[in-house]
Amino acid sequence: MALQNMPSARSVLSVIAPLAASAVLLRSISSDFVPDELNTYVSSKLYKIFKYFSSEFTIVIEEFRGLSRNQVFEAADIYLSTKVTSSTTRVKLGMTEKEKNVAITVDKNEEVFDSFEDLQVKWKLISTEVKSSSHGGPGSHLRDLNATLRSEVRSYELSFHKKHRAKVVTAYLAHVLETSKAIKEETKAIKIRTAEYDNWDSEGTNLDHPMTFKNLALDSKLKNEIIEDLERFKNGKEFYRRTGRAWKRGYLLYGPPGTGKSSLVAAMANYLNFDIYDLDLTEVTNNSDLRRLLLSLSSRSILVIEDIDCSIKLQNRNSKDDPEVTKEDKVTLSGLLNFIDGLWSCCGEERIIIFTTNHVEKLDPALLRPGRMDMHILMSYCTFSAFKQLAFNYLGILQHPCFTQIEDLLQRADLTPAEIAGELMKSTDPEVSIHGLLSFLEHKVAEQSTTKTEAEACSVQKPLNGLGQQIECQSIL
Ligand SMILES: Nc1ncnc2c1ncn2[C@@H]1O[C@H](COP(=O)(O)OP(=O)(O)OP(=O)(O)O)[C@@H](O)[C@H]1O
Ligand SMILES: [Mg+2]
Repeated sequence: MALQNMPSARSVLSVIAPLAASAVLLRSISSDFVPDELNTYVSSKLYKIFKYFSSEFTIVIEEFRGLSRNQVFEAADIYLSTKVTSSTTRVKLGMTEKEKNVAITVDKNEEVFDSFEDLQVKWKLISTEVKSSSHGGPGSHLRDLNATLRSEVRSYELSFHKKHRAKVVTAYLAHVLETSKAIKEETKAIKIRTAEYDNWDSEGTNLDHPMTFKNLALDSKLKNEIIEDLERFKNGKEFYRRTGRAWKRGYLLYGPPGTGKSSLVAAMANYLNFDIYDLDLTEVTNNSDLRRLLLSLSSRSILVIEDIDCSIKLQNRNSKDDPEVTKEDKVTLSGLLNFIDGLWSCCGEERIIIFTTNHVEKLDPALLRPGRMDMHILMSYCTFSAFKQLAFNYLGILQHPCFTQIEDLLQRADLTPAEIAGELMKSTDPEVSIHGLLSFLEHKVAEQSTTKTEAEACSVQKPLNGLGQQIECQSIL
């Protein structure tokens, strides 16, 4: 509109002042005497006139676009929950099955202020009651449908100085979307999914596993190394992009049953807040199903293949004389390696893959080759350091006069954290529990030293594999 055609501020004010006064009057008597339609019409006209002279600009973000939920509204809802301050007088509180914490959201008509760089903005949640009888006008069929589904129509009003229009639309709203996504990831309940034929079960089950790095009994040096590695991975987006590497990390967890391999997987998932995809290779028919499953993994997830040594008879891809290698009717090692090295490297991001095994010596060397799995973690028998963690978890004690004796016995017997935990659980009284554990350890030391002597008499020397773990004793009897 040309400037010279605009009315002067004085002349407009002289018109709108009485109008505003009548609007106030109208509002005060409207509920009884003035039809709603007229009331709304006058208010909106006045609002437009005031807005014309205001430096304020407002963006309206409605909750729904047609029948789908507006993602920007959803993002604002989450984002604003972090902006509730002492000046806020009313909030809403709730929790769904998908969340692990109570969520706070802004209540209607509550103003929430935010700043971003040099921007100052104001948010307000507007809620209008829907009358199911509303007809006519463009999109009325949708409104009617919405009305039958909801009793109110909600929208956020985002107001700021109009000179910042471009910055709000680009930078600020991007910041809101990004922050809300991060909050959502942080607060979502972790899901565990299993494969059904060539598809992941879409609903998943809430993991709710209480294992964390705080209560995992593991040598503290190793535990810190794992945590640091996960931290580097989590914050490594820029590093992986700069170096041209896929943003993924592979861990091989090996050790006897009951040493905490599955517990470590749960602790990792809880630490990163990643969903777990638990893949049983025996359930996968062939390489193309495997590929489909692996390509449909979501980002920020952990793929776990337990007992990789015995879950499938994986064929070595270099094995020339085995015709199974090239056949597409089964899952092969090459199919899996193609994913780790090839396709997986370029699809999706922030992925972790974990193999677990009780028998690392049975694994194909192709899986153990340096660079394939980034970290090989030995989950060993219970050390004294791990025992102290278990004693704290189960009995709440940090010290006991019998600890020195227990330390000595643990060095002489191979006992898993699961076995120690089982003993500690027998009584809640630390005295009873610790003394029960002592007799159990003494018994095990005696039992194992007898077995050891017998085994030494009948076995060949135990060879060491590349990872320094002893290969099982092969009896020659
Ligand atoms: N390192 C540990 N720290 C704390 N608890 C442990 C640890 N290891 C084992 N446990 C206890 O023993 C139980 C079994 O452990 P877990 O399933 O993690 O062992 P695993 O190594 O995965 O065994 P498997 O090889 O049979 O799968 C756990 O539920 C936990 O209660
Ligand atoms: Mg396990």
